[in-house]
Amino acid sequence: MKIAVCSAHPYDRQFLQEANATFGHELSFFDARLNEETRQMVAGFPAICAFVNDTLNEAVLQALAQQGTQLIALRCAGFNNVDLAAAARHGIRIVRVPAYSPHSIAEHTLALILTLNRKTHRAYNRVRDGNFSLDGLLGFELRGRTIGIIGTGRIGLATAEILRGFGCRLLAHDPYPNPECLALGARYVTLDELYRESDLITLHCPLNQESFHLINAAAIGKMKRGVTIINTSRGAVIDTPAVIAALKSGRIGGLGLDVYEQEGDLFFQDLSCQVIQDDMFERLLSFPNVLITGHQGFFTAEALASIARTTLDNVRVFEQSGLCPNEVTTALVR
Ligand SMILES: NC(=O)c1ccc[n+]([C@@H]2O[C@H](COP(=O)([O-])OP(=O)(O)OC[C@H]3O[C@@H](n4cnc5c(N)ncnc54)[C@H](O)[C@@H]3O)[C@@H](O)[C@H]2O)c1
Repeated sequence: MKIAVCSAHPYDRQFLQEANATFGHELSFFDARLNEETRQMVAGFPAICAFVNDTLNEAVLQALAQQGTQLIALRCAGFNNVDLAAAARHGIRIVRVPAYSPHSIAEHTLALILTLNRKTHRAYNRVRDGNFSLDGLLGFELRGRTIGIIGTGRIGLATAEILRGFGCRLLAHDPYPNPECLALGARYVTLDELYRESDLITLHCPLNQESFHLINAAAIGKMKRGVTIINTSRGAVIDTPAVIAALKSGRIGGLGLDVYEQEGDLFFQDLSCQVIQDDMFERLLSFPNVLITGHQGFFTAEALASIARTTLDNVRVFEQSGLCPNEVTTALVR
């Protein structure tokens, strides 16, 4: 099938081309993101391969349908950037990669936790500068700490497995408790109890109506003073101004982010020679106890190979049968 790959980086080309050796699709790569201004570049492609910051709203989907697109193959798990109702109205089917390597994101979550806690990023710079002072590098032991996990699907569970190995006490919150998480010894509690008890809270729920700005001033007000918050899910699960206020007051003692609500204007590009216009993002960067990575939780060789295989297979199955094993519909939003 003819597939337009949007937001294509060198690593996307590499892994999709390698996987395509066994599928034989006709791949065309576009560096640009898909949005209302760029939609014409993919005119005539029956399938479009999109990523997290491509815009798939009503206007874009309507235009794509008119241009002949039948299928959008997301090369990611999250689908909050797609207006699913509009896709259905315009007869465009959406498929995704529901599970590639939850361990990639779980392990990155641990990288954020350990770096933030033991301040290895700051120590690295100090030691290179001949500064061997330990002042300001004090951490805490994870063993025996209470960790609150919000969202215990694939990534939340993989994170729980690792944290259990560290000897943490696990609290969990999810409208659908996961038996495997229970088997690890996690206790499902209300959000209020999780906020009250947790030394560290890690977010692994999708972005939906219930989780939008879940971590806001009211929620933070219920947390332990000095709590650490880690977000590798989606940026808008956190209300950034509320978190900035809590960092300033010391209510939040550490913040590790792999995602950011306005990341669409920043991430996946080199802006190192430009003036960043996002003042909220710059304020976050100014805190010594904030660590931000640019949505790289998924970025392992294993995950990229698996994403490429599943994406191309989703298109193959659609082309051959019109069925989509990994189809996303409004029924999936819970
Ligand atoms: N940083 C990255 O690179 C990266 C990569 C992949 C996925 N993600 C994010 O991680 C999220 C989780 O991925 P997954 O594969 O574990 O998904 P999943 O569907 O396996 O699990 C999500 C879990 O969250 C629960 N949930 C839904 N709404 C909730 C709420 N309001 N409060 C608490 N729990 C809620 C669901 O019941 C489910 O158990 C994705 O939606 C995506 O946003 C990030």
